[in-house]
Amino acid sequence: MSTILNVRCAGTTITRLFIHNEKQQQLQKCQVAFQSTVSNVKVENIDSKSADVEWQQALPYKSMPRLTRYQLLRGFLKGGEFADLSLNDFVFKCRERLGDIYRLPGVIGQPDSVVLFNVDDFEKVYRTEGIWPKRPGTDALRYYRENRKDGFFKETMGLNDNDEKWAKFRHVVNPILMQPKNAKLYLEPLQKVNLEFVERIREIRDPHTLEVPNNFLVDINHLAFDSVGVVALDHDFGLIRRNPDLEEVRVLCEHMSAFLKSIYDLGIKPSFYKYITTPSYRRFAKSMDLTFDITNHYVNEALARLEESPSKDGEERSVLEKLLKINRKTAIVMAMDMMIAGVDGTSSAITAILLCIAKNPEKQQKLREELLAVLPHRNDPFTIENMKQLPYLRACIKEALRFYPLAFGNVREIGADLVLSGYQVPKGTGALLSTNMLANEELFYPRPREFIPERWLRKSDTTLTDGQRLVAENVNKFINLPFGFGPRSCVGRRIVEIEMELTLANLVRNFNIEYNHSVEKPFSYHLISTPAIPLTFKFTDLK
Ligand code: HEM
Repeated sequence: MSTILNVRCAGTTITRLFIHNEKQQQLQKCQVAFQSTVSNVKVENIDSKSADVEWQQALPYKSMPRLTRYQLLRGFLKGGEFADLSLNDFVFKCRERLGDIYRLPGVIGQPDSVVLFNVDDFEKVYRTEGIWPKRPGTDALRYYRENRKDGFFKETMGLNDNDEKWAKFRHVVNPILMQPKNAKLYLEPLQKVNLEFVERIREIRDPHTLEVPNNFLVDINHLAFDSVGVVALDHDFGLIRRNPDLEEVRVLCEHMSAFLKSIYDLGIKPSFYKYITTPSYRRFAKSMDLTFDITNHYVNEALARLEESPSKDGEERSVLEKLLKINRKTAIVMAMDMMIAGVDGTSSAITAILLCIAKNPEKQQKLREELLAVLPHRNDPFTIENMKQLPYLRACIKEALRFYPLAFGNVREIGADLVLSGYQVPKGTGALLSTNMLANEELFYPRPREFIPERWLRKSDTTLTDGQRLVAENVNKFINLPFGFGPRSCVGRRIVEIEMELTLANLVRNFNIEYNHSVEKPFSYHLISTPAIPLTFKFTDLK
């Protein structure tokens, strides 16, 4: 017998929990726990025989096209066919061979995974992910935190936890990081960082060609680091102009990326690290030790500063101060997670946006006109209110993230027994959802290799008719999810959206931006995209 729970908030169904062969008692437990973490939510119970019938009629899991354990292990060994492939290339290579759904067998104690390229399957997985969605792949960080000798993470592993512990932590940090009203806490510091970036460009560009040097990516990385740092650590590192060579930060930058790298190397590829300490795990643990020491140091510094001069009106002045009000450990763990999860992605996203805007001068001009209409003078300050009046700015960013997706998609542990593309897939199986890659397919977004921000405008913001908006009828919200989906989606989304909007808006209102070089293969992909060409943009001052 299967059961479907409809979770409704303010009269709208926000998620459907489909539970196959679960005891009623467990359902009730889950219902109570969920209602205790989210207010104003009702859980409806709908018994469904049709789900049972679908399951009975589906093909057995074992008959799904797959790689064998041997093929997988051999393929990733040195010289093997997958050894040097990025995650993107690996899943696409297997798709060509095996089709739109296939199995990757679990090796070395890992559960099986299925790789999905079918939109209906994405929807089913997300709709049934449950109230505590699990994102596999980050086991190495959990393992590191569980095994730290000082037991620092004993009480909480932050958002790297799972189940109820994750939900509790997320419930506490969500209002601070996600509520639009808190954006005022970081708008000003982020704008300060962005103005420094504009000045930096003026300083480093060649006076004759007006192009910035080959290694401009370093400056974009500094912008990303300063932006996340000013929010997460309440500290203006000044990497962009004042302290570009800060040794401690250089080390931190180098090591922070290890977390994202570990998701593929230790989370998806076969690895023995839980049985013997492999060299890649040793490198990862060293990076996490360093990241821990440095972040811990800066949070303590912020704490001392705040104790020395508490705000007079009792209102917290920063995200970190709000987190510290909860407790010190929450603040440190969250700050650390923001740094390791946020900096690299922000840097690649800004690069993607700049390449798109530089290669599409008409769209750039249209954006400039929108900015001038709302902020007529170049130094008019951005406010939360006037930023709401810039739909074309947001559409440019959304289209750039579709055009150059940061990651192939997302991962989930399947929350219930499900029928996917006609196959039975048991609960607990890992799923790789290629949501973002499909956003580059003609079937869903006509003229996919053209940068057309107009796709994303509401009818009221565009003169284009439905037919011209270049979003196919069969597209649904489960394709193109740069920030993931549901309760486990990106907790830094609000912060990074403001950061990307400020960066693009400041650059477009100060400069004409060009990129007069080839943009063939501008990114390499490991787990997420990394710029792989010299970013010699030309920045010409506007009159
Ligand atoms: C353009 C830049 C960024 C992109 C595209 C991005 C994307 C994502 C995605 C796809 C996820 C997984 C969501 C899911 O499983 O449904 C995620 C999770 C997360 N992101 Fe971001 N992110 C970005 C920037 C940031 C920043 C700046 C921060 C911190 C300030 C951040 C912090 C996090 C954290 C902590 C999680 C884990 C959330 C959880 O498991 O509850 N991200 N992000």
